[in-house]
Amino acid sequence: MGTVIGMATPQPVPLTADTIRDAPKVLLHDHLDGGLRPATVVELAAAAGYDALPTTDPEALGRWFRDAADSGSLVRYLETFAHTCGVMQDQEALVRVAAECAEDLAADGVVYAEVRYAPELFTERGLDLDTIVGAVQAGFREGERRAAAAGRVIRIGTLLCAMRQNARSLEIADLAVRHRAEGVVGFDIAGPEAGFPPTRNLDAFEFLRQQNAHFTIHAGEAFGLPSIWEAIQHCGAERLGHGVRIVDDITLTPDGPVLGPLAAYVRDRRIPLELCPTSNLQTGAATSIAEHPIGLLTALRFRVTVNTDNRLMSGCTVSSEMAALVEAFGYDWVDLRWFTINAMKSAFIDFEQRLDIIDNTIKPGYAKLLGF
Ligand SMILES: O=c1[nH]cnc2c1ncn2[C@H]1C[C@H](O)[C@@H](CO)O1
Ligand SMILES: [Zn+2]
Repeated sequence: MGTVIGMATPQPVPLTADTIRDAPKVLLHDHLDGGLRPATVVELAAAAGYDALPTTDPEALGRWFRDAADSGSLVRYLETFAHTCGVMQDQEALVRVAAECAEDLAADGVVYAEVRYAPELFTERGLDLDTIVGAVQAGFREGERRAAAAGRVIRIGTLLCAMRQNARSLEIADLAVRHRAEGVVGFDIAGPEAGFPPTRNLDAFEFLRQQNAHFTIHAGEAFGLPSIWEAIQHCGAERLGHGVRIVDDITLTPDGPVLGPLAAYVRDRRIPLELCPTSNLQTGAATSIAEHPIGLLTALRFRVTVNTDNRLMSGCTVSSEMAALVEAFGYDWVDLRWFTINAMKSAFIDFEQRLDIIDNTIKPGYAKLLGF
């Protein structure tokens, strides 16, 4: 009898800030005007003569954004965007901010991202909506090229937001459809949720459906189940921006969690939740990472994805969000791969392209980390 040679036991790579950063990740919910580098805000303000910044020291400014956004209210959180939008009013600024966004996400190990912004917020100095979209797309392409030259391949899809309070959603939906061929992959509504239900924008959502276009809706962040229900059942949202308050429809009983009809529908239909844990702590939607509903929603196998929302205001990255979840819930590479594949499956690009990234980038990347 020959000697039986045992199979080596796989040795997973340890989970550290560095290894999590280098793991392939997918980001579906990130605001362009919430992700500027503080130094870029300072330089763009000087160039444009914008003199309302609270400080011109980049480090202090970064701290100011995090503190000011840490108010416990979405409405006050949103006030900080006056300064980022204030310096994004010309084409050069938009190209630069978009290019740096792609570079920063690539440096964080993000291989596919959908980045969103509201074009209507960049018209203060006379830019028209089409010029704004053209500049941002040029910036993303430039950032992808620079990232590739630095050895990091990333692809960025764009989502256009309409602001709930401005009632321009049909116009912005039309803009999104017209720029589809250039990489605008979907639409969203953002801004204050309470008092501005998704159904105010029904004409935009009907138009998008007729155009076979994709959209997500910010819902279930600062307002609860009625907002989620409208977004899905009246408007036809494919994904939920946050959606965290779907837990209001889950009852914890001695026999385990019981799902109400809306929570069951969201889980059964595999409707993706674009969860943003740190952002929720700042707006008061959750009290700590350890108590964040992402733990329960993951355990119940909702289609959970992990997102940044606003990297500047929350002082976070996708990898820092994942590291915080690893720390709070003891997640391992299998969990991080699950979040990543959930996100890639839920992206608004073609099925074949999603499959390509899953099969050729995500799965081999995590196989290595798992020690296979
Ligand atoms: O988490 C959010 N909820 C609602 N609106 C938001 C959130 N984060 C950013 N926004 C707003 C502020 C930005 O100016 C706008 C477009 O990116 O979207
Ligand atoms: Zn958001």
